[in-house]
Amino acid sequence: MPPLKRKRDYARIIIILSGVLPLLLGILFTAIDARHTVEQQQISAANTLLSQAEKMSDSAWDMITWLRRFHYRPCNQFEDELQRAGNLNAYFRAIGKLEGETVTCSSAYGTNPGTLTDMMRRAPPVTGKAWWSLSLAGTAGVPDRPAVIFVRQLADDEGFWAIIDGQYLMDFMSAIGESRGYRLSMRFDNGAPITVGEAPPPRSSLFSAQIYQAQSSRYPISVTIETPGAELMRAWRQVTFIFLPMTAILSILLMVLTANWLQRRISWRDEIRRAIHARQFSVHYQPVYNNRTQSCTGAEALLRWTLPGGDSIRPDIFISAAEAEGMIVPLTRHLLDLIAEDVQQWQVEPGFHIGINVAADHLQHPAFVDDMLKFADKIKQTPLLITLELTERSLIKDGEDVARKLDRLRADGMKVAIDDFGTGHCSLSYLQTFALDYLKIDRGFINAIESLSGETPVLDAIINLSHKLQLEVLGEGVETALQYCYLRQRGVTFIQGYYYAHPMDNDALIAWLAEHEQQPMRIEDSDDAQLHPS
Ligand SMILES: Nc1nc2c(ncn2[C@@H]2O[C@H](COP(=O)(O)O[C@H]3[C@@H](O)[C@H](n4cnc5c(=O)[nH]c(N)nc54)O[C@@H]3COP(=O)(O)O)[C@@H](O)[C@H]2O)c(=O)[nH]1
Repeated sequence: MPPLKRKRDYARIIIILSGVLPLLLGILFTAIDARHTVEQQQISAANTLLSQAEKMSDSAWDMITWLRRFHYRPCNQFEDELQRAGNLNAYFRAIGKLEGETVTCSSAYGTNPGTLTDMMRRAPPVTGKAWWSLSLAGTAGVPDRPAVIFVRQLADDEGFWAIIDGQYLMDFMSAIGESRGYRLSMRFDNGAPITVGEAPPPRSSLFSAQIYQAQSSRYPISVTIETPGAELMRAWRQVTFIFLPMTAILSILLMVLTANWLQRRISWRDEIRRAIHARQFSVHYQPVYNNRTQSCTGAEALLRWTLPGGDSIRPDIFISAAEAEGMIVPLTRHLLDLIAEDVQQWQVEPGFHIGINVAADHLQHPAFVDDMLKFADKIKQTPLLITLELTERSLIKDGEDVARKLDRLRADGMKVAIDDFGTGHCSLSYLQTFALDYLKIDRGFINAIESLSGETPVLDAIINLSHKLQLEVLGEGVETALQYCYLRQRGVTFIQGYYYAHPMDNDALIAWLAEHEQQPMRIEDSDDAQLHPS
């Protein structure tokens, strides 16, 4: 498959993914949100149920406290009162008295209702407690309707009991659970569950049933709420209808942004590659003046990109794009080829420097040393000396490895300079990590010069530091006689900037060198006013 087609296919996949991703995330978050909403509803329903069950328990225990007035009294003495109390309190199926296991009297069954086991239709629980409660599947009188029994046993074997009819609880549970399709179940201690609602099918939809359990903090009452998958689905659909338009807008936005980004990315890479093949790049050279020899002893190579119509793209734009899109290595290799062609015609003194900007990505590239050695080999017939200019624009991560590579190239006679010194985050750490020959002071510091006798503290500090480290120092972007004289006064050996010479193409440089290479810097009469203001 042709590389461009393959790239377009990848781009299409990335754009589709960037659109699908928010949708998938939207579905996931809304599903989580639906579960959360259903859980909140379950918590609220469970709290309401427990609170109602606790109120009923309170009534039952209050009733038992009231029954204690009949302690030590035979049943036939308070039978009428018992019946009235049982009938007037709506919750109660029956209330009564116990002696051991025997129910001695009951508001519903009279004076001889049998044993506790007969009445509960199961054995009493072994709790070891003087009071207990238990949910029952039914009682002797009403076997097919649940109930809850509350028992208080006294030390002398007598006891009192109250049975609450389960119907009240079931009605209440139905009222709460019916609209949401809940299956609700309540148990008092380890008794029979009092249940309302259909058991949800194992998996009726995308969601399985959600179960929530809660316990009363006051009584041994537990509640279980099962919400069917269909209810979760309904909650999810509700949330989705609110969020779906937002997610769809986000998807479209992300797709447009991704498409734009890819378009730019692909086009910068392709454009640079195409421009290399179409030989749209050329090199301009900016002469560097040496105060010591009072002549031009070097030039910096600066890449230029001219489009077929004659327009050009600014180096800071295409260099940044090449660095960002992983094209700086092929571009620098192309630069080296172009320089190697140009310099064959140069007539310069031995040791004339050619400064080459090297990006961090290239320094860290495994082929960097080879690339530079190949370049050195190509220009070995010329008297040129290569200076590698490291910029701080991008961070050099593997400092030690780069230091080894630079040492290797220095051993081969190349020089190393830090470009734009003081503008990045790591100027000082570069001084420590790499063996250097030159330090190029950024033009921002040179611009700060205001008068010959005045102080420019940061610039002065950089110059002093270079002297202390025995590094050769170069002032960049020198545009005025004042800046030039200030730097010369403070022992800056090399000067680069429009004041001396602009960057120029190869033909112009050859002509310029023929005329100016050996000429000392000329300070024009018009510059005197600047140097000696009245
Ligand atoms: N990795 C590479 N980077 C490169 C290469 N070619 C250029 N560049 C970097 O691009 C940035 C912009 O460069 P350019 O537009 O070429 O500007 C250079 C000079 O034209 C400019 N300059 C020189 N003298 C003056 C001056 O007196 N005043 C003034 N305002 N500008 C001046 O400065 C730029 C040189 O900067 P430097 O490299 O820091 O010495 C720039 O960062 C280039 O480095 C390349 O092939 N590879």
